[in-house]
Amino acid sequence: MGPVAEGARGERRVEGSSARLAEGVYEPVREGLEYRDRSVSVVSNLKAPAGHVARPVFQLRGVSKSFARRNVQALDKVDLTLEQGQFASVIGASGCGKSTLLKIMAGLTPPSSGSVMLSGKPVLGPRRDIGMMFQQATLFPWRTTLENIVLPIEIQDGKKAALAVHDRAHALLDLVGLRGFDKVYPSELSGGMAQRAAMCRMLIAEPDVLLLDEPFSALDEISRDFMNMELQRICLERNATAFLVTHSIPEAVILSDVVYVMSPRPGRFVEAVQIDLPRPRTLDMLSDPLFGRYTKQIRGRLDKGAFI
Ligand SMILES: Nc1ncnc2c1ncn2[C@@H]1O[C@H](COP(=O)(O)OP(=O)(O)OP(=O)(O)O)[C@@H](O)[C@H]1O
Repeated sequence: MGPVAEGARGERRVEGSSARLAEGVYEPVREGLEYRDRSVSVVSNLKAPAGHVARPVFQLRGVSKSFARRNVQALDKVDLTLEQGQFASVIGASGCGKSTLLKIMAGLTPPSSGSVMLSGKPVLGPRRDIGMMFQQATLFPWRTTLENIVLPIEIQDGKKAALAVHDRAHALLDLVGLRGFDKVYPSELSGGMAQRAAMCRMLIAEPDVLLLDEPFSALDEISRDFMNMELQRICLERNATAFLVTHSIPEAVILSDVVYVMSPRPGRFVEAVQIDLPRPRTLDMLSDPLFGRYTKQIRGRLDKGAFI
């Protein structure tokens, strides 16, 4: 374990190694860069930038989920705080409950117990300030790219409202490099282009929080790297808060401010690894020794079965 320093407000600061923090709740204790939790080991040697004020936007407390029909407990008392502009990832074995957690955060499925709050209000169903993206683009084949992008607005507010956001949709198409593809049907798009269109659809309602369930895992490595860098750029530009489910340790590390390691089912967080790499991240960082250290540490935790 690395040296433990006493912070200005008396909190423990763990330098450069893993350590169990004191009993407490999952709250930012020092400008959002360190956390206390009953069960999570935190690795952090981050210093809060001057003037940085933590603003928690997403808060989960004691979230558990059981599927009674199959007698499966998917999640066990998950606590999570996401700050405005923070990018967090969750990584864990197949079936440990990552997608279930994301669906609960999105209001698509209710927790069996615990609370989910976004911007001070409980998440009780799908919300406009939450955008989601999945592994498959799931564009409707009979609608053009543009018509797919404005669909969430059309469903919520009608055709007139959808027409009113066409300019915004064109700006998003520009943003993701799809200018000129507005009238094209999904069958004419490559997998990467379809995911870029799905990204526009996620962004059309200008959500504050992006929930991402392996959005680029079906893409080849080059497209995936490119899309991840695009995702980072969009998040930084909009100061969006993002939560990513992934099976890729390098992807989690290159994108995230913090990577949560989840235990096998029932899923709970067993480690939160703060990623102290500067932003914007670049693909060159994949060969940075610090990057290698983080991936090794996360892999080691997963190899242990992510049990505590
Ligand atoms: N609607 C459901 N009804 C019953 N069981 C479910 C349901 N959804 C998920 N489960 C179960 O909950 C557990 C967690 O599933 P989940 O999809 O969240 O895992 P995951 O970590 O996302 O897996 P993967 O990495 O393979 O995508 C699994 O055992 C799964 O079978």
